[in-house]
Amino acid sequence: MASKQYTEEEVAKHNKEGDLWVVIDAKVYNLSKFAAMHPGGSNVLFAESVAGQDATQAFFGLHRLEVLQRPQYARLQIGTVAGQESVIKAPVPGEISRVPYAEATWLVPGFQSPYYTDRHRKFQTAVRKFFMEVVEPEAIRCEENGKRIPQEVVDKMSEVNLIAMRLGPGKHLEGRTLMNGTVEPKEFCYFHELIINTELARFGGRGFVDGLLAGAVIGLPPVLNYGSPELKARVIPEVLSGKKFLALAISEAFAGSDVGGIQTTAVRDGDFWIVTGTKKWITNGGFAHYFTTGCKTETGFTVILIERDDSVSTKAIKTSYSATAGTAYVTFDKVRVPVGNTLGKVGNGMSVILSNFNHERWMVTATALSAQRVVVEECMKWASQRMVFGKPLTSQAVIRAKLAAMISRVEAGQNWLENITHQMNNMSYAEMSSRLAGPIGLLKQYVSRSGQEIANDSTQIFGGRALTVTGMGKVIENFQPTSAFDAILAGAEDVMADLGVRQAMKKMPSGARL
Ligand code: HEM
Repeated sequence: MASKQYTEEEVAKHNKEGDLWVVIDAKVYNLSKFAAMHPGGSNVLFAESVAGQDATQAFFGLHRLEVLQRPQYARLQIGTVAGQESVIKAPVPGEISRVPYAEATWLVPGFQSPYYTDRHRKFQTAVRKFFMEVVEPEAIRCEENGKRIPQEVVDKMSEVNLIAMRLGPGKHLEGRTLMNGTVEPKEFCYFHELIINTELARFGGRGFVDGLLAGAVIGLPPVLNYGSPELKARVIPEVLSGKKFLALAISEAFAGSDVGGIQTTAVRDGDFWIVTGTKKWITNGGFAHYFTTGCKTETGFTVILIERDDSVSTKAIKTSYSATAGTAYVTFDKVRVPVGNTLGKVGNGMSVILSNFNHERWMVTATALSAQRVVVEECMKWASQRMVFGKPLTSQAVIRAKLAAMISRVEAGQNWLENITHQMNNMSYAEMSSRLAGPIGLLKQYVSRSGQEIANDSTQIFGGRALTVTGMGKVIENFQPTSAFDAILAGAEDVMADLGVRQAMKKMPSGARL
């Protein structure tokens, strides 16, 4: 039916109530019955410039392309216009966007990069395809209904070992087939991990990005690096196969992330710890089976892996992003935990937590930057398709100036991030700890500050549409309040800036003078 061809003159005859056709991008739609149900009202469809006419420009000034892809609307198409060709194409899974600055330069035809090889490119295509086909449809659903990531998506992620790869290069990848063999475990580097972080943040749904097992990314490394062989043998396979979930439980209502002030206590009772206390803002806590928990012990701060049982309860915390992240308030009520679950030495919890910070901050920076690039793409498209005073929005110098500022911030962040990623690939763990804490802190604060400026600029570009949860500005609406979270997670923006400068000051040569 949709292959039938009509002339413009034929379409023009169907221009009244009960008999209404329109053309959108060379496709003919019969809206005769739909008009009465149209969410934008029926009268707008009977306007002289719309009924029986080519309404492409009017349509894309008011709707996203995805509206026409929904099955209930796609079936309104009855044919095409003879002699015309459809030019507006939906993204194909795995494909690169051709919108300028919508992709990092290494993905843009004709540009070169010193960091990535053809193997990275192959991996990137496979990861993007996987996320677009398997994860994105669920991400959109979960953002709306607040439910956690469905188990079948987790299972598919674990089949290609995405959960393991999110922890970065290392021994935990040995013997695994990664992304159907597109990368060997030995070859897997921080650029592969950067690709994963970039792709998973491209859905425009911030809650889901954290829901996508971010808890394990930040909470499992202490088990990997400090757990006893028995604990590792049991917990790591369960978490990396997606059978069990894990969360990092450090912050408290009393103390925020000031670990010196935490009140959760662990008291020895023979071969057990008795843990009592509460934790707040725990990402994935609502559905976690394990909690990598910061506790006050007799000799200082100690990290203990707590397994959920009847004496552990979690309550969802309402946040300004979707409940799919599983953000929870956790209560430990005299939980009996085997002493074998201690991670690292008793009283040495600070180094257990600190050892993971560089990686966590780098990961938060990568996902934040990817979400910002999506916003740049949204603004580039919107500013080009939105007509004001008979011209596209891009004809306004003030809009172009905002786009210039947004693009520059994202490109600067990307180049800095790739440089640091290259250092991570070429430094030992000890070198990374001593040399990169400052630069990663500075990069993170730069990217999170940029995110808030991009949120403001994009809101100005989208106007009222940036305030509505559905429709044209939905990505901006989601980004606007959540961009500020990146300034808090894994180290507050101001603290990160200060850390960067303090680390630099330590390295000032004693003889440096003006
Ligand atoms: C196949 C044809 C069409 C379909 C399936 C369709 C569908 C929709 C849907 C689903 C919405 C709600 C958007 C949202 O909140 O996400 C909407 C809103 C709207 N539509 Fe359409 N529409 C069609 C054609 C048109 C045309 C040709 C016009 C031309 C004027 C139009 C004008 C509007 C307006 C003014 C709104 C309200 C927009 C807003 O609240 O920002 N629609 N339409």
